[in-house]
Amino acid sequence: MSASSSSNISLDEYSVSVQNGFLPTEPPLRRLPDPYYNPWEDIMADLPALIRSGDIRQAVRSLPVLSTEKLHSEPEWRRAYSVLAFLTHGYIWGGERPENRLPPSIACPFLEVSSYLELPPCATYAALNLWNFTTVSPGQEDLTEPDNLAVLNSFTGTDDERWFFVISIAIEACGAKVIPLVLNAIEAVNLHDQGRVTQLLVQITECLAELSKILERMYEKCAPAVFYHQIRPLLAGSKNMAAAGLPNGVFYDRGGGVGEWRQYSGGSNAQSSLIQLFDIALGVQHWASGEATPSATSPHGAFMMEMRNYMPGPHRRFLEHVARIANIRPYAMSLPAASDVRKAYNAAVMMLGSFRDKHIRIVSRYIIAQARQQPPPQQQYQPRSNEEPTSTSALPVLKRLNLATATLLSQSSSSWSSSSSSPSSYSPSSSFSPSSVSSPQSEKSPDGTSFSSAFPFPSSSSFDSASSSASPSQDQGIFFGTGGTALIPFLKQTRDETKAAACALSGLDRRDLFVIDDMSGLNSNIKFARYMRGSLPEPTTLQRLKKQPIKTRDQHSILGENWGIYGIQGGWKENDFACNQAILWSYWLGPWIKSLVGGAYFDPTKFIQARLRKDLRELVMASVEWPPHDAVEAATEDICPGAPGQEFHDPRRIELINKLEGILKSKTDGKVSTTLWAILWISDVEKLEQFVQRAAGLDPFTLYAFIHADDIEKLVPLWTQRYQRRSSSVGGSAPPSAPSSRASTPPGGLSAPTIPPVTPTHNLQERPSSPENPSSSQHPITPSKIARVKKWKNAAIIFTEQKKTEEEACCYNLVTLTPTAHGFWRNARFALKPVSLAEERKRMDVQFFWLRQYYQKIKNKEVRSGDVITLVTENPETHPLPSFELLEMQWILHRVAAISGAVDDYKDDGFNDDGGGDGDGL
Ligand code: HEM
Ligand SMILES: N[C@@H](CC(=O)c1ccccc1NC=O)C(=O)O
Repeated sequence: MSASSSSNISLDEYSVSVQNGFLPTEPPLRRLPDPYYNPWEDIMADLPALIRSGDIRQAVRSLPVLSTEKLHSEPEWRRAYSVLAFLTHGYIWGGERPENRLPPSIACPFLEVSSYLELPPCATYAALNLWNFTTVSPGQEDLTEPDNLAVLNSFTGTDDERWFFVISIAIEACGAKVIPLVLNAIEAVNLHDQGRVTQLLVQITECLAELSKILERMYEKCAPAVFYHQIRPLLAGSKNMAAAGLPNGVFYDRGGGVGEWRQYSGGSNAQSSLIQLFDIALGVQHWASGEATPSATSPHGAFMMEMRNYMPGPHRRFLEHVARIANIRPYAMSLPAASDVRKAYNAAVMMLGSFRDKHIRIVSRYIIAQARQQPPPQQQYQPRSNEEPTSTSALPVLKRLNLATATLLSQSSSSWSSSSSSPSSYSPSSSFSPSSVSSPQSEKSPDGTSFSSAFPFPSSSSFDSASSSASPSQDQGIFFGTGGTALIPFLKQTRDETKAAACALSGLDRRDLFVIDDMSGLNSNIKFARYMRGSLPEPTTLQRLKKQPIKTRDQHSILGENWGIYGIQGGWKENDFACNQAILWSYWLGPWIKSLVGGAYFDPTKFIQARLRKDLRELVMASVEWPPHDAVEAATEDICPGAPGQEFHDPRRIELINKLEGILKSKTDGKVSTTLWAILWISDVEKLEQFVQRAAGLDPFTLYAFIHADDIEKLVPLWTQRYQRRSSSVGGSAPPSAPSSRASTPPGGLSAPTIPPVTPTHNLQERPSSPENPSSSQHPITPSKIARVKKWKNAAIIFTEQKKTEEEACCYNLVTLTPTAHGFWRNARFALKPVSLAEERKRMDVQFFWLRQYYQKIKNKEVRSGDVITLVTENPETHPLPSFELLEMQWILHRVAAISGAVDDYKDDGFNDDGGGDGDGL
């Protein structure tokens, strides 16, 4: 399968090749062929010396304003772009203080060239890396070996700088092979070829491992001090650079009094299409905004998205294309956790995470550690005589003001911010129009970072470890990357977001719960498909499905995000995943979808047709509303009202338990099982009171029998083991025919969220109370009041044609969980507390609680303790919400399971459930 055939795309069209990836196939030009451009080339050749001597600005100012008309081939435009980018940054940063006006001799041609190449007029990764390399000697053309590579343009002429750039170039060259791997894997998913998908994922992982090796070679020949003090200042952009002396960005002077202020991010590997390709292919979603203190308005993943605008137009479009067809993650998640595909997928994602770990270590050494050391003397900045240091504290004698010295400056002066106005807030723009340039605001910048806080000096703790817990608060400092991000927090978040995609590990995000977005959608669909294969729905059910009104995004998205069960319709327009979902849906649902949509289902390209879209939307029955998360830390079990664990602080309960302890100690050995212990702590307090009273009146023998009754010991195994018995008739999938009004709910996640198959546990059934004969009665230690248990029983037991007796009856009402969420659920890692049911059973609030501190923090998208999730249905008859009563029962039993620790006997957080298995619900 060739790369181009795999998805019918022409890589050429995207300026991408199987051979070189995002590097050009033709070697970059060493010089513009037309001597007309000699003035540029001559300065370029001498740039390091001109910067060193301080003559660069004069040299640039003396340049004529050259036309771009003599640029012909693509390589010529690229060469011009790279040269002008170097001259621009040399001009801006190549003096004691940055220069904020770019003369027409550079501004005019640079604006034209960059607009032709669909790039911003600054030193992007394309200018510095992609189009700035050559091989050293004719025999050694392997671009994946950094030793074979040299750069064409350089700011410093040092070998450190060469190395800094060529490491990325070698990574690009080595990563080229991933392009066909990704495209072929996408195709293999479409063909449902699990073996091939696995094989390709393994190859992607191997490729990532090779890239990591090259990355680590950075240490070989690029000295951190040289990078930090000599190279990095020249890479800085004009955005967020108030501290370094560019409060308003740079004025691009077109001559004749015309021009405009612009602010651009500096160079960064975040502008590499290769690394973003991995994210896209593997379905890694980034939420990091890049800002130090993300505001409610900062779009998720803003920085990475913004960086796409710093990539050459065709590369940007290539990524957009791959994002549209990407399907690997949802496919992997649709398969059992133990499947080869899923394992290979997780391995790939973790390898990408490990690449990012290594990168964080590099950043720690090359930036953070350097910033903490004393600067070499020649880097010190001496304020000019006409400059008024605004702080009374003594300033060090500094020579230069730039990205390196700005960090140091802030250490000793707390108020440079008031002399240099702050930058405009980080404001991602979707085009190359300059970011809005706010009028100088000396007190406070819009992003709240004054100079001093933007570049503080870290006080302690080593950053020199990917796992270090460096954070602004701990280290009293936020560093900024040349790209403008809050550096360490940003990189860590990006790394964590990567690893979180391997969701069999230890995280749960909103996508994992009740979701028809990626994996859960598939999961439900598989179930649905299995069911459908057995028996197609009657026409009436179909009609009901089709009639179900579809809500608009706004109607049911508090967040403006669509991580709900309505993933398909909500995310359709803006979420490429949704399209892929739909494509995969079509495979799973096969004939039935075909009957709905008329044959288009097997053709992914035709799949995105309005008609089909509409039909698919109509499959979505209910919605889930998520609460917004602000930047405030997640509520913990301790502080969240109504959270589990609050019982531990209830004085009445404590008193009763103390009393009971006294009774037990006086009459028995005083020991209780962990299950009973858990029950006592979470039981209805009235029930507890009753029990303590009874215990006080019982003789030691009967009391002992009570305490160690089988019923208690069986409670958790019975509750949790129902998952293990899923394949049995009771715990199985929804019944194939509709036994009651509820049965018209289609099975699986295509319906309103429903609750699980429940085998009514006999030990919870209400029985005549007879303390003298505990084994034949409702056990007095049953955690809840009798009336409540009655309600549960009524809600749980559904009699069907096949199952006429109470013992055989079952509840087929399911809440669909993803495999990940199901793994968490099965191990009692979280519980859902039913909070309220309103509007004629059309809306239900349930509150999510972690039962342990057991999740990764991923800002904004994680499921947090205390989250109130609203389940909504249009029609409670045909598509009922989960049973409030049963959720209540589960809430109690699940906490008993968690608190008792007994569930750990079944511990397998490896999520080796069968993913799409029957009864894969709560
Ligand atoms: C001394 C070497 C390097 C340093 C100091 C460094 C520093 C940084 C910093 C500070 C950022 C945050 C963006 C910003 O605000 O600028 C960043 C982003 C990034 N860097 Fe590097 N970098 C180095 C080399 C590399 C290399 C060789 C790669 C190769 C692929 C790389 C890949 C990335 C990527 C992909 C991002 C975007 C964030 C992400 O995807 O996780 N960096 N880098
Ligand atoms: N963002 C980095 C600089 C950086 O990594 C970089 C800058 C320009 C071109 C390429 C870069 N990265 C790796 O080659 C920094 O803040 O120092």
